[in-house]
Amino acid sequence: MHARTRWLAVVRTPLGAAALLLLVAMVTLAVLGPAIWGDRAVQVDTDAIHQGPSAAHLLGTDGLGRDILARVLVATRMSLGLAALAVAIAVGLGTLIGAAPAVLPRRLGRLITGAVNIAVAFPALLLALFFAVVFGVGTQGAVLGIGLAGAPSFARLTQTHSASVDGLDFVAAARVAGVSRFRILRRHILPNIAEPLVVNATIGAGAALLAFAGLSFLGIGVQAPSYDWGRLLGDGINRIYSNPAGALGPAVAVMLAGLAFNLLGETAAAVVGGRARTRPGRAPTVPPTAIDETVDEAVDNDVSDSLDTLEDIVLRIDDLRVSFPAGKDWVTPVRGVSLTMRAGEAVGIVGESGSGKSLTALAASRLIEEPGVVSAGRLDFCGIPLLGTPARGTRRVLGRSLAMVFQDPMKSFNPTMRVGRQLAETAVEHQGLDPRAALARAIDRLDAVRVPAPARRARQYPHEFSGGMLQRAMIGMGLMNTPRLVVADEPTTALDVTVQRQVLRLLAEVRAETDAAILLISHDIAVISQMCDRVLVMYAGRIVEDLPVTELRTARHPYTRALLDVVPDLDADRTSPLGVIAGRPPEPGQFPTGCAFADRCGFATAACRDEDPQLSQVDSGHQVACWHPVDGEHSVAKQAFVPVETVKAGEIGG
Ligand SMILES: Nc1ncnc2c1ncn2[C@@H]1O[C@H](COP(=O)(O)OP(=O)(O)OP(=O)(O)O)[C@@H](O)[C@H]1O
Repeated sequence: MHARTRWLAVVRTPLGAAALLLLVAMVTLAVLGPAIWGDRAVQVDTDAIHQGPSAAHLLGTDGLGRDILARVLVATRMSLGLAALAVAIAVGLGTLIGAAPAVLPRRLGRLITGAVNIAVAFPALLLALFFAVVFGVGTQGAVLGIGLAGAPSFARLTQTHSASVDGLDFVAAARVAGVSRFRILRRHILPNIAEPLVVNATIGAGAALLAFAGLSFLGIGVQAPSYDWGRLLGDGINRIYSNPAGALGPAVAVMLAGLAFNLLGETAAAVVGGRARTRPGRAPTVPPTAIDETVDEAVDNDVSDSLDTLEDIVLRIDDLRVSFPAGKDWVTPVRGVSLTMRAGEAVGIVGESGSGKSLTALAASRLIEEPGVVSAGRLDFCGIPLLGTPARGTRRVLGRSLAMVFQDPMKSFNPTMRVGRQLAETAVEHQGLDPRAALARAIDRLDAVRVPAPARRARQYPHEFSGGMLQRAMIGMGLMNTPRLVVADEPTTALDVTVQRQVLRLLAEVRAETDAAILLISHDIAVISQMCDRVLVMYAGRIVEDLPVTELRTARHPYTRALLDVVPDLDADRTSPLGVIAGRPPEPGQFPTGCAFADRCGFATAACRDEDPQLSQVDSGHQVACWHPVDGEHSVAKQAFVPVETVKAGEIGG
């Protein structure tokens, strides 16, 4: 559901419609009330002091003989206006504070987060009273007091929602593309948290209204001769026994307005929340995007020089380790991965869930965030050492030369931005194109990846695309620049079989046309064998076999053989269950001293449990880490390994 549709859905509910009607009536009253009843509200009549309800004065009169009903109606403007002002301060300040940790240095960010956590622990009304007294008794003090008191909860809301959006793939995509933190916040994070902020601001307006009424009632809010509902309520309460209507009038007004804001906010929250539940995960692809303009000229030149003088090695990883803190200890889900990729080479990483495939790719894209720690003897991308160079120095090369395609295409795009604009953003920042030229290039790239009616599609939002088409658009985003490496992490898992094939074919085309290297991650060895020249088989954070695809039939590691065994073929008996590898891989914190596959391996001996075998050469370009490598040919079904046809030249380039 698009944002407008969702809000329409809110007002279509009986509760939402009633709340909106009530709110519209209140706002109309606030606008017109003073003009209609303004004179009557201030008209002093010494002959009609402290009267009860009558035909002339439906709610009676006050101590100066002024009509209480007229005053309640006129006070609508001040009551709603002050509440709106206080909420605007709370939302503005709260969003600013909540977003700050995303752009500030990490330590300062943590300090701010801690301060917000402490402030949230105080009751808002107590804070409002405190600030109101600090800023001085009166309207201004009350507005500032209530505004500041509301800010921590909006700051917390911004932090929480930013954190959840921050984990989505399109933000990772922007990050790897070198988009600055501030821009990511402004373009990708804030628009995606606007909805919960608006919903909470609506509810917050109701709370601010009540807080104002409370402060004015206590005499530290609006001061005479001004008046709001709280002041009128205070006056009315003093004479509640002689004229209860005088107190009831402003009380009902506060209640109705509070109800209108709260009901509208709550209904919206329910609908928006429902949406969140009904949208199961969106897709990610990380394209190369813009360059950070703050990159030093010197670093810039370094990178360009390196790009120019590069040989054909695109990625070189030696002894990569990725660790995360686990209680007082660390776990190391990736332990000692080495890999070299050359231009135009397609390498597949295959392995069960949790074997460390994605972490390896994320480390190569510099996307492992604290508290994760990446170490390696060498981690070079296009000749740039990623680990030794400050982040801003690597942004340009990653942004220009690395494209990423993730599993779920819906998560790869910012749902609040049109697809064409998201592609164009890359070219605006990276290639310095003006927005019009960048959009033209985006349309051209969409066309190149065979998105039909690209000009029209470019104007659409991600939710208007099918999964397969969005995945193609994501690959198109990678082609806005000239990628040297495309990392595709389970790019077809979320797609149906025919679309899978189209996407794989497109990746093969990209490779053929641009000479980009492809690092394809999959748990499906059949997919890898269709696309790649070389397969790396990962198990429990290590590469256990590295071999050319053409030699899969003579794979030597029992685990690789087991993976081949579970590939179904057309001759398989459909009545019998699909093959599985018995047992489970060990968790990262429980890797054994010996071979991690030993417990599931039919060939394991005591030696396997004592010492972990290292990768060693068994044939040209074929390494295996096993004490008892298997001999002989595997009877792999032919149809499982039909290569994806490559493309005609000239279709992708540009
Ligand atoms: N941020 C993290 N903190 C702690 N452990 C993590 C973190 N990210 C991943 N891991 C662990 O690292 C291991 C490897 O994760 P990774 O995502 O690389 O696996 P994978 O082989 O890509 O599997 P999948 O196919 O399920 O994505 C998993 O056991 C996972 O639980």
